[in-house]
Amino acid sequence: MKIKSICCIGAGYVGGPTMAVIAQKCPQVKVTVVDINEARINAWNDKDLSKLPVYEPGLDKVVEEARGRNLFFSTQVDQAIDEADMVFISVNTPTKTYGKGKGMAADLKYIELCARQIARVATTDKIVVEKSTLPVRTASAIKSILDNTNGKDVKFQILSNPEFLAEGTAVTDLLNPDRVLIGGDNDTTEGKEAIEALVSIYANWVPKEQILTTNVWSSELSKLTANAFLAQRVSSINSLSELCEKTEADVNEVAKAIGMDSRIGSKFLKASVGFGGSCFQKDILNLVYIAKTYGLTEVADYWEQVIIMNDHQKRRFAHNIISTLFNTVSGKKIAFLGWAFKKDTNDTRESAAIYVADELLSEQSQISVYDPKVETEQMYTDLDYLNTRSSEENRSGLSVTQDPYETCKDAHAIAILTEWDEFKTYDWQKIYDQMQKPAFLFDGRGLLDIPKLEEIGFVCYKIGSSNKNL
Ligand SMILES: NC(=O)C1=CN([C@@H]2O[C@H](COP(=O)(O)OP(=O)(O)OC[C@H]3O[C@@H](n4cnc5c(N)ncnc54)[C@H](O)[C@@H]3O)[C@@H](O)[C@H]2O)C=CC1
Ligand SMILES: O=C(O)[C@H]1O[C@H](OP(=O)(O)OP(=O)(O)OC[C@H]2O[C@@H](n3ccc(=O)[nH]c3=O)[C@H](O)[C@@H]2O)[C@H](O)[C@@H](O)[C@@H]1O
Repeated sequence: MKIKSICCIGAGYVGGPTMAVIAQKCPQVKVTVVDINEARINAWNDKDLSKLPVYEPGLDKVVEEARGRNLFFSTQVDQAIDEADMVFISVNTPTKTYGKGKGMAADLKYIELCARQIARVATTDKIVVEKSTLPVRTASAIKSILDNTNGKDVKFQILSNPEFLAEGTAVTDLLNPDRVLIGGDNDTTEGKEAIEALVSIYANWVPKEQILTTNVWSSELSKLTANAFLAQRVSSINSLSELCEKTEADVNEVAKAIGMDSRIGSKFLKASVGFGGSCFQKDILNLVYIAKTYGLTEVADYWEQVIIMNDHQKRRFAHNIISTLFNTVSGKKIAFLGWAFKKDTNDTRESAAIYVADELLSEQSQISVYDPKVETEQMYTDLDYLNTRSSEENRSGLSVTQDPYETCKDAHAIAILTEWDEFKTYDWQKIYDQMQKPAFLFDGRGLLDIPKLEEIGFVCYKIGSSNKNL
């Protein structure tokens, strides 16, 4: 079956970039990305490519090439579904904030609404592709909704095709994926044809040996497992960072030494103030919940520790600032360099900066933030969401500037919360001269040249180092 038109429901961090790359690489396929969020669709259609709703290096060039040619962004969801041979579901699957599984299970209400909308609208056979990260065996629920509510004798095939892109590197990850994973029903002719149809899309630019096909359940579970393993590495090296600080070992040296073992590998061993992002915590909590629903307590407890360690790492970073500043930050100005959950993205979901700021605001500090890409309002939204204090208190305790030197002026301490490359290029002598003394610097990302800063006169704390002079 040759795919002529694709619809993607969900124009977010995944739907947007993924479909833009598919459209760029498959000019013969019409790709329509739809969303109920009109503002988001308008931003995707903005002539000014710097206004795209998702900031990703290189995305503007991809959108510029395909948009209007065979890539379209629209709010006409029904029409796009009806015209498509293949419908990707790429809507958000947040952690439930109510009812059974609250705080752990994935909230599938958006997924179900999509499935019902596809069933209601479809008049021709469809291949439905799960791009969203879903609990293992969700495909059977989607299939039963589609088959039992369509009523127009339309045939549906369900495929799992989880996305592994990381934010900040989405375009390179999509153009050169380690693997494309497709889960489908290999036991029927229709199932095989559906798998082949999706393989042929990716085969336009991905070498066939990197397109892996498997059964649906293994594909759904592999996505959760991949994020669990990645986050586990971060929490593992972060747990060792605390031991390094006590034993005068250096976590970067340890990471380098173990990373040269090809069985361990060198990636994802960078100690930090803690992992953020919309998915690590969400997907691990979901994995824990699934294990619990099967009564697998040891499995659930094993993976839950990754989250417990991450929360500990964020908390101890904040408490270390307080204890180093003579056990009080009340009325003291603390400069935050960085708010995004990682560099090269404007995404702040679950960013460590939010939790560190929350702890310091509770100690009545005055925080001033500079981030190259995150909007001021987003920072207040992030803090208000925690519901620790009133939005007025958040706004009076935290200010935002567009100038890093302004942020650091008269500060008692600077905290590096995101590893933006530009931070390394600043005139740190100038920053030091304008700070309160002693001038403290807490590098939560192992980003800066600590010996050089100490020469200038900074009193430095670096994650995972002995920090003898503190
Ligand atoms: N953000 C990331 O880096 C990655 C996310 N994922 C997964 O992809 C999925 C989507 O994640 P994001 O793109 O980050 O979410 P997002 O929140 O940025 O985008 C989801 C979009 O879906 C739209 N939407 C929700 N229900 C809808 C409906 N019924 N009809 C039309 N539009 C609807 C929302 O308005 C929103 O714009 C999640 O399951 C996530 O776990 C997977 C890999 C990477
Ligand atoms: O499902 C998803 O949403 C995605 O989640 C992650 O991608 P992402 O969260 O965008 O970014 P990562 O590069 O994984 O970083 C996640 C967090 O871990 C932190 N991190 C990462 C690596 C490291 O060595 N140390 C470390 O602290 C980052 O600063 C960031 O806060 C996975 O890397 C993607 O494969 C996956 O598709």
